[in-house]
Amino acid sequence: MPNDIVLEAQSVFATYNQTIKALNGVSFSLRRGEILALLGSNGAGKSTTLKAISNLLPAERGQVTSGQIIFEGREVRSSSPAELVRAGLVQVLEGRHCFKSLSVEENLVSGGLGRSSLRREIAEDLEKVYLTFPRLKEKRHTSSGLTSGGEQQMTAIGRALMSRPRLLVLDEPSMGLAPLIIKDIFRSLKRLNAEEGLSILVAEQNSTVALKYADHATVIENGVAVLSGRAADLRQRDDIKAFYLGEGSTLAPRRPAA
Ligand SMILES: Nc1ncnc2c1ncn2[C@@H]1O[C@H](COP(=O)(O)OP(=O)(O)OP(=O)(O)O)[C@@H](O)[C@H]1O
Repeated sequence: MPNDIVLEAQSVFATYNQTIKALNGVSFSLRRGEILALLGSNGAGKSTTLKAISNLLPAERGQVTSGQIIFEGREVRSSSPAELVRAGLVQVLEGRHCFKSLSVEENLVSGGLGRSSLRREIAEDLEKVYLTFPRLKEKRHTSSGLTSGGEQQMTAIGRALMSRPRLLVLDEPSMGLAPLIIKDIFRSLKRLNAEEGLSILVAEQNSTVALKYADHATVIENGVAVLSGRAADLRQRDDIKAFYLGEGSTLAPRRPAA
């Protein structure tokens, strides 16, 4: 695997309950320091792909049946989800999971505990999260359950940042949020990417926003990657627009945009 590739999925097949085929040969690669968007409609296989990457499928009676997923040279199936987090592969699951009865700050701190018990390091990391999401500093003593959906999403991302990821994986961060909040979140992610070189993999149904901030994108349909290319090129493709506006039906596999 070339040195600048952080994550590579090679023809990944996966099933649930040994019968339901969810992935039928997903391939893509993510270069160090880039943002890659995984696009696809409901049920296309985006979440399954992300769970496979963090070795979370067995917890849902799912399994990768063939293919490989390599993160920084290691096959992810040979590590537990917790080991992958310690290795720098950190995922924010769909649905912004926060501990609702804990304060925003307690939620954030919980993300750093597996990595460091040094108060100074945790305090430094907290300040960085607050720089990224200033709203969270204002709400730091509020119970997460009493914050808005956008603030909960920021808390979930902030908690992931507390474990100092090298690859941040996000499942539908825009889900259920207002356009301005979505913009705010994606801008913050883009800044982290540009200033700290953080590699980001983001699954999204909202292709407009994802293609605006991503460098590259891969479209998944029925568990197969049908198209990959530069986000700037895919933004121009009429069939992508038609597909996501619900005017088209399927995307014919075509050669990647130049
Ligand atoms: N835990 C599960 N058990 C059984 N089948 C599942 C499970 N999770 C997903 N599936 C099935 O796997 C396929 C891919 O689903 P997946 O959730 O990966 O799609 P998705 O692109 O993330 O869609 P969404 O945006 O709706 O989450 C679908 O047919 C779905 O019904």
